[in-house]
Amino acid sequence: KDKHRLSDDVERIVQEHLKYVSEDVSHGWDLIHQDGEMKVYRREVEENGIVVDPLKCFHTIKGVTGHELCQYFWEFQYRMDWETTLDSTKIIEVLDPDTMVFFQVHKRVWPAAQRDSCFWSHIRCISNSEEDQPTWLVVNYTTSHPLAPIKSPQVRLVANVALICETIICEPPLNPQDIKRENIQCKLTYVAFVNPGGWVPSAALRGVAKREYPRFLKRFTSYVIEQTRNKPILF
Ligand SMILES: O=S(=O)(CCO)c1ccc(-c2ccc(C3CCCC3)c([C@H]3C[C@H]3c3ccccn3)c2)cc1
Repeated sequence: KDKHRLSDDVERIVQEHLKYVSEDVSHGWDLIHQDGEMKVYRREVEENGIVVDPLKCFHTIKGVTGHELCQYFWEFQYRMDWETTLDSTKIIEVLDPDTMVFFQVHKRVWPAAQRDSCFWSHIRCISNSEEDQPTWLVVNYTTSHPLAPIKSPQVRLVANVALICETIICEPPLNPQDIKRENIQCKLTYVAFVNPGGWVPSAALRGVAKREYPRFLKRFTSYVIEQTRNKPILF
C-alpha cells in the first residue's frame, strides 16, 4: 500500500477505534434511545463548559452486510441521499482509493451558529482469520486542509466518528453461493465524539443530539436496506 501524508494518523485512529469498540457501556453510559435492535448510549462530558458527550450506538440490521453498510456510509455519491443534516458536502482531496478528505456545511441548528467540518474519511476491511466474515469500518476524523479555510460566522466542528460492522451468516447453507439476504445480518457499532467547536447551550445541544443521532442512524440503515434489497450481496 502506498503511504500518503495522513497514513500514520489513519493507522493510529483506526487502531484506537478497534480497541475501543469492544469496551462495554455498563458503567457511566446512559441509554438515551432504544428502537428494536437499536440502542443509543451517551456519556455526559463537558470540556471548558462545552458539551462533548461521546455517543455509542449498537444496532443489528437484517439483510445487509457490513461491507454494504460501510460502502454506503463512505461513498460520496450517496451522502446527500441519507444525510438530511447537511447543506453541502464535497471531496477536496483523494489520498488513496480508501481515503479521502471532504468538507461539509451542516444545517444550522438554532440557537447554535452554523457548523462546518473537514474530515479525512477512511474505509477498511479487517479480516480476522478465525471469524468467517471480516469486519468493515469507516472512520471520519477532523483534519485541517488548505481548501477548507475556516470562515466566520461558520464554526469548525471537531469530530472523530467510526462505523464498525460485523457480518453474521445465520444458518449458512452448505454451498456459500446459496446464501440469501435472509441468512445475513450485520452488527453495527457507531461511535461519535463531536466537539461543536464553540459554545452551544448544553441543554439545547443534548436535546438535538438525543433527537438527531437515532434519527440519523435509522434513516441511514433504512436507506441501505432499501438500496441493497434486490442487488447481489456484497460480502
Ligand atoms: O457520522 S458523521 O461523520 C456523517 C458525516 O456527515 C457525523 C454525524 C453527525 C455530526 C454532527 C455535526 C454537528 C452536530 C451539532 C454540533 C453543533 C450543532 C450541530 C452534531 C450533534 C448534534 C448531533 C447531531 C447528530 C446527527 C445529526 C446532526 N446532529 C453532530 C458530524 C458528523
